[in-house]
Amino acid sequence: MSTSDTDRATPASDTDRAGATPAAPVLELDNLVMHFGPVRAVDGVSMTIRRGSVVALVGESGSGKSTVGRCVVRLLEPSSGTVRLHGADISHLRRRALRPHRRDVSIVFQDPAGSLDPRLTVGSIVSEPLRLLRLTRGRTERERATTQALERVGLRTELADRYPHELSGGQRQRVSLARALVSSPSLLVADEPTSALDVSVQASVLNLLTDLQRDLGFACLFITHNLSAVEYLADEVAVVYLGTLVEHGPSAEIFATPKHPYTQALLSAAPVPDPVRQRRRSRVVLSGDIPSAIDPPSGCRFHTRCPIAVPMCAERVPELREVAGRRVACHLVSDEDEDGS
Ligand SMILES: Nc1ncnc2c1ncn2[C@@H]1O[C@H](COP(=O)(O)OP(=O)(O)OP(=O)(O)O)[C@@H](O)[C@H]1O
Repeated sequence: MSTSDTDRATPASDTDRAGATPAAPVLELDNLVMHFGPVRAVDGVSMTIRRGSVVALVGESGSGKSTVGRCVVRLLEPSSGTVRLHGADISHLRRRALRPHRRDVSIVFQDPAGSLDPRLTVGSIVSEPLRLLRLTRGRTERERATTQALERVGLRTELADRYPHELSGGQRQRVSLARALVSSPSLLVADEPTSALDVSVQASVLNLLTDLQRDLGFACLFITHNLSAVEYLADEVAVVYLGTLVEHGPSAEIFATPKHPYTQALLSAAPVPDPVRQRRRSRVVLSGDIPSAIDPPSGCRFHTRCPIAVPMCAERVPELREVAGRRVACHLVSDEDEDGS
């Protein structure tokens, strides 16, 4: 490619999706570790999320997904490792030093009823970040931004005077989204944003999130235990098991040919609309529960439940290596393994 091609002004999203020039990193995690006393919730996670891209963080309950999300938005201070936002190390910043970064990263939680202050009106909830982060000048500007944020998530502006308990679950989650996006963050952490909602409204909230992401172009760390929900939403999938990454790469490749036995197991448990793919897919059934994060298994943490484990798996920790266009941590996936067999 010539220099002039590289320099040509192309809309960021086109360039990013075509993979011509990698977009700038928004978030970089480098060997992130979060221990709660003896509980090794997150044990060395490294990944990059680039501008405008959606990365799904998947894995069973207790694998450390929410803990990663909370470290990213600095609700938690990591035990070690680094969290970089637009290149700035925010891992250990204190309240005041964090403030300039707060507008850049937001989080939406699973349970909107628990995460919205019941004493505040919808309008105050949505406008609070503008006030706290001093992003608007004066009340009129704040009200205009709040109205716009409510309209963007499909809520009537009259709802601004209501309280959270007067709204439905779906409406409350829309309020959470409006609040999270009112500061125009470049990264949104969505922690199981639909799993506490009625099945009937889950799809509409997921569609809204997808539309907002496309329109506003923020990067997204989408935390979920439901792999099938992310196939069309995520550009990349990162699979965690007991606090470590086992596979990470482009969604299309991971869904077509999952390499790690744990990814294969998660995928074989998820229904696929395409019967041909469903038949081709290897069936791996997970037995037992995820082991305790207090005393994780030696070697490969997955070896106690892995259907293809060999003695070496209990002894040596597998490195996260580049294989077939993604990163995989498994001794038994070979470098030549390109066909998904
Ligand atoms: N504040 C805390 N104190 C002690 N242990 C914690 C704390 N928060 C999380 N843990 C433990 O850390 C581990 C990872 O929890 P985490 O909530 O991050 O997992 P998860 O993959 O998000 O699960 P879920 O899908 O159930 O939310 C679990 O063993 C959990 O019990």
